[in-house]
Amino acid sequence: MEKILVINLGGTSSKVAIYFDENLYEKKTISHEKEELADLFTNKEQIDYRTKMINNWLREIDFDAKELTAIGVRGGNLPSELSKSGGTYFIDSYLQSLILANYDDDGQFYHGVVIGVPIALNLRNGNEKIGIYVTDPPTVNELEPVAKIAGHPDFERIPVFHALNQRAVARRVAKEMNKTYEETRLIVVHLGAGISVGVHCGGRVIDVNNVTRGDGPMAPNRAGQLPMSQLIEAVYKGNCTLEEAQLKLRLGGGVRAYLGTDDMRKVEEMILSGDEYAKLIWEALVYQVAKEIGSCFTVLDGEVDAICYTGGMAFSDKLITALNKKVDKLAPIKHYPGEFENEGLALGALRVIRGDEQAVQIEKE
Ligand SMILES: Nc1ncnc2c1ncn2[C@@H]1O[C@H](COP(=O)(O)OP(=O)(O)O)[C@@H](O)[C@H]1O
Ligand SMILES: CCCC(=O)OP(=O)(O)O
Repeated sequence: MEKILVINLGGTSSKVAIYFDENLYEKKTISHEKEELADLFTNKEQIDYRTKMINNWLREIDFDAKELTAIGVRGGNLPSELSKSGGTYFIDSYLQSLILANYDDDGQFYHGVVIGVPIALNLRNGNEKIGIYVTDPPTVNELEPVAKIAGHPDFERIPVFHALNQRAVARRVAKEMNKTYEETRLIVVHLGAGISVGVHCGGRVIDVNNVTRGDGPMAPNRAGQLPMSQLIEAVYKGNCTLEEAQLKLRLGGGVRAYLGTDDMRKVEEMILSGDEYAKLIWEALVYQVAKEIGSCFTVLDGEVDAICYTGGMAFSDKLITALNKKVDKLAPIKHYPGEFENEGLALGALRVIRGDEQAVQIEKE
């Protein structure tokens, strides 16, 4: 029997689980208050904190990490130019060195997905029999050439998105429609701490926004696209440093910046208690997500099998009703609240361990 630990570090939570083959054995979701993570400024601080947290959980459930066959990690910080397709990547010593070279221990913490592999290395503690696998990393780049064009030759559109959950949901929808994933034309909307809206066509994600670099709709703790010239001026005039500007785009932006929280349940309570400003910000988020869905509709020439909602915020009836009002005339709506990431990581690793699927091959330089 294969024993697989999965590590899924999100913008507002850390999710961990153990699978015995396909079956879930134990799981835990730890929600992080913004204050709790606020002082963990560097990658190293975050790695130490979250490694300790996972080790504490393993002790709590009386599970010895030495028993593991594999660790499945969401993210992995794989360089974008190497993640040219979806699938499972086996983190051998070559990929490990590229991943570790891809960021700096003392550098500013960026997002939980960046630090999964160093944490897995800590947990396996030198025991290389425990393989490390990354399935559908956020950097998967299957954009059509036309979608890569940014508007100036010095720049290129590079996606970073919830590839793991988006593809897991897309496969479910395809199955429900008695089609293969490759045969479907879908718009998948992941409503998490960041929001990604992906166009799935022919088994690839041919267009999607970058949820970490100021692109697409605003989200609970992501700015999405900002007025570019204002941002350049703010940095140039010294109103903010490059790091502060980057922070405005990712974990410090969006609803959190306007309302002081990225918990959308709290925002809904604020609205219920009559907070007009909270209502305006919430409506702006809905407006921007709907507009992004509309633009994805045009990418598929208006031929869309389904629009699929997923992620934590998709649990909100209020949000789904408001979105539907704007987009449900475009295509049938499918609804998969939460995420299927833990399962996706466990099954992805298992397929490769069993030889049912080959790990994605990397061209080594
Ligand atoms: N029932 C709910 N109603 C409204 N928002 C919710 C609900 N459950 C979770 N959320 C919101 O979903 C977001 C987190 O989504 P999630 O997909 O879990 O992202 P992450 O993994 O980054 O934490 C948070 O803003 C959270 O407040
Ligand atoms: C795709 C990068 C990961 C991400 O943005 O996840 P959250 O929305 O869970 O923070």
